[in-house]
Amino acid sequence: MEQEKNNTFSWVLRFATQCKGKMAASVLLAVLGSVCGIVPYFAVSQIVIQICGQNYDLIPIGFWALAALLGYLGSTWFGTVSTILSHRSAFTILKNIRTELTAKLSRVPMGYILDTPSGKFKTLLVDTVEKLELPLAHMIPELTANILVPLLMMVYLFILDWRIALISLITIPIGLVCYMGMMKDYAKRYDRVLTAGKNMDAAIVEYIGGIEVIKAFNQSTASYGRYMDAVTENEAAKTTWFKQTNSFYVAGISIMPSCLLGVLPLGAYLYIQGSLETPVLITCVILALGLVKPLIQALQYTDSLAMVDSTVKEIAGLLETEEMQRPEERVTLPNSHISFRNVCFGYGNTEVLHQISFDAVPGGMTAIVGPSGSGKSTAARLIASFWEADSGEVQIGGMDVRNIPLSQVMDTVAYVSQDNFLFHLSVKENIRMGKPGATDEEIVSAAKQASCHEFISALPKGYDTLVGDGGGSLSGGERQRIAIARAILKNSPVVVLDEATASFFYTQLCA
Ligand SMILES: Nc1ncnc2c1ncn2[C@@H]1O[C@H](COP(=O)(O)OP(=O)(O)OP(=O)(O)O)[C@@H](O)[C@H]1O
Repeated sequence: MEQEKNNTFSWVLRFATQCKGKMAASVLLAVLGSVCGIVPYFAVSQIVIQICGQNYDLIPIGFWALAALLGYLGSTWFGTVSTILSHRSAFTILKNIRTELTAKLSRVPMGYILDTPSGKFKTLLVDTVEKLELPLAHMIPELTANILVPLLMMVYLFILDWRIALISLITIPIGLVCYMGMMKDYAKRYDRVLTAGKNMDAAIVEYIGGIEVIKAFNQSTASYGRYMDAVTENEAAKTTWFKQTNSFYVAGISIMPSCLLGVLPLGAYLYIQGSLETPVLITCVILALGLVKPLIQALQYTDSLAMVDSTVKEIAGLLETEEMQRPEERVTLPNSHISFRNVCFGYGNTEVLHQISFDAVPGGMTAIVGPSGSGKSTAARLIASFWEADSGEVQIGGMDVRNIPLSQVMDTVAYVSQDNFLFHLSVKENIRMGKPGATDEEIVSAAKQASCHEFISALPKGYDTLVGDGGGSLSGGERQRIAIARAILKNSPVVVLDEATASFFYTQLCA
């Protein structure tokens, strides 16, 4: 993986299995478009040569004019189809990367997700992945075309006159020096921009999440220091990056394509000396002019090339996050007895649970009572395998949870958190998440057991009422009861209820 990450494009191609054909076709069409793109220049030079030779026959002139038109149309058509194909491929690649990232999120320890500001995941999945779209969709075909056209023209220039062809290259080393100046420490500098952007996104998500508190305490945006710091750092990082990069970039795109700087004086000198004929001089000037546009366009992608590297590193960083090591094969659990055996657990270096041992027997209800911050939720989350004990054992049915596949733990334990997050779906669909495919009758029955059937029935559209983003249109107690109905519907042998005032878990034997 590390090696693949170093080769950015081979890493990206891992996600292009379904669209490799489209990508290849896109590059091929871009090449054809490039070939067509030089036809008008060639045709115009032929017309000029003919006219300079005082041959005014309209048939060859008409032929070259038609060739120029067809070349232009062909270049546009091939270019357009190539871009359509590359866009489709880019969308598929982006979809595949996002699918793999979300699949990865479901495999990494829940603790890792809880410990990471949600804004960071949002930025990575939405914005960071999206940054690949432009380079993938445009860079591959357009860069191919914009490099190939000047190359083909250069070959033609060499055929016409090698001296003019050589002098037309004079600006390239100067342009390259500018480019190297721009790329010096680029990754480090661009990393600052990326980090500042991610921190700002995380702070914005947190600010929006906490806006109720900010309003309740009549605070202004400026009082929320983290947000202001993140926004200020984002501005500073971007300004610094722009200052350090822009002058080199502007110099590069101004100097490198200025082939006429060499072609005109040398061409004029050779013409005066009599070693260059008028038609060749005019053709060389036309071709040198034609070199400018594609070179400028190609240079505009240098920025994107460096950006792709940073973006890929960031995405690969999440994809390489260590997963919980659990067996794949399901095991046979004799019962749903929960046992803590001398469990120690800490967040970082701060130990929260010290040598905890207790049993929660099947068919019974076990309550954990303790002061706030004593570790009740932590114990509840260890049962659901959000984290693993640092020492000692958390057992289900007498077996250390580390030896039980994560999916089996998820099936065995229904965990209702303190947050009781509901999706922006109907009440019915939120409950159905406990058991995809559950009938409406099963949903109503679970709701009745969780004592929420009555208030749901009183909602404007009953079970079909949308609950609002995060369940915001319901009270905290209502959200909690819907979450409990979801857990009841799941019908897991172990139900863990992590409630704000008293965490308790309840186990029952499967029938
Ligand atoms: N993700 C985390 N990272 C670091 N420390 C944490 C994390 N979650 C909880 N803690 C700390 O661990 C300790 C135990 O937290 P826990 O939520 O388990 O307590 P609790 O008994 O459930 O509290 P409450 O009754 O208030 O919900 C607290 O000091 C808390 O600050």
